Amino acid sequence: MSAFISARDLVVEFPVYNASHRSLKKQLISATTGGRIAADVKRRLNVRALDGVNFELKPGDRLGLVGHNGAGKTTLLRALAGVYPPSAGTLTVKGRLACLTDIAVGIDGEATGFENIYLRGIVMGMTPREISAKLDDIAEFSELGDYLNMPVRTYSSGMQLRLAFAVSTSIDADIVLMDEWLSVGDAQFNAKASQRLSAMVEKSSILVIASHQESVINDLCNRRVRLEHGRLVELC
Ligand SMILES: Nc1ncnc2c1ncn2[C@@H]1O[C@H](COP(=O)(O)OP(=O)(O)OP(=O)(O)O)[C@@H](O)[C@H]1O
Repeated sequence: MSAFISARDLVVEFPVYNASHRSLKKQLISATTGGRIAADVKRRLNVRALDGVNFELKPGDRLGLVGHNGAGKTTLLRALAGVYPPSAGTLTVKGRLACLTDIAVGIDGEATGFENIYLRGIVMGMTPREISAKLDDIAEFSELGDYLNMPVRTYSSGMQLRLAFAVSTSIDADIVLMDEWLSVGDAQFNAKASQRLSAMVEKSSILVIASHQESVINDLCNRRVRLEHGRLVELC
C-alpha cells in the first residue's frame, strides 16, 4: 500500500471554556498570532485552528509547514496523527505513522526504562513482538545501561528524552511527522540522534515537518504549505 495523505476542506476547532466573551473577542480582533476566534450557535467561543485546508501528499513528498506562531502547524500535525478529529471536512491518512511531535506520550515515571520501551512502542502502534525484536537496538542507542532497570522517575530530563527518542525513532514508518527537527541530549548524543532521524526520514515515504527555520525547510523539503490564522495561503 502506498502512503497517501489527503485533506479536504479540513477544519479543526477548539471550544474555549471560561473565557470572557467580550474581552477575548476585543483582544483577538487585532491579534497577529493564533487561529481565528468565532462564536458558535450557542455563543460559545471557538478557536478555528485550521480553516478549510486542502492538500494531497503522495510518496516522495517532503512537506514543510511554515507560518507565524499559532498559524495551525502543530494542530495540522496532530490532526494527521489522529490526535484531533476534524470538526468538518475530511482527512485521509494511509500508511504507518511515526509522530514525533509529542515523543514522551505514553512514558510512565513509575515503570522501568525497559517497561517504558514497550509502553511507548505500543502507543506508537508497534506490536510487542516487534518491540522485542528492536529492544537491544533501542537500549544500546539510548546509552542508558543499567538505568533501564530503574523507574524512569529517577532519570534526569535529558535521560528521559533519550529513552523517548530511542523508542520513537525505532518504528519503520511510511509517514514521519515532526514539529521542528528534534534536538535531544548532550552534544555527543544529539549528533547521533540527528543521524538516526535522517535515516528514518530517508526510509520514509512521506515527511511532514513544521519549522520556523528556513534552512530546515530548504534542506529537507520539496513542497511547502504556508498557514496564516489556520488558512492555507501558499501550497507548492
Ligand atoms: N488545545 C487547544 N485549545 C484551544 N486552542 C488551541 C489548542 N491548541 C491550539 N490552539 C489554538 O490553535 C491555534 C493554532 O495553534 P498551533 O499550536 O497549531 O499553532 P502553531 O502554528 O503550531 O504555532 P507555533 O509556531 O507557535 O508552535 C492557536 O490559536 C492556538 O491558540
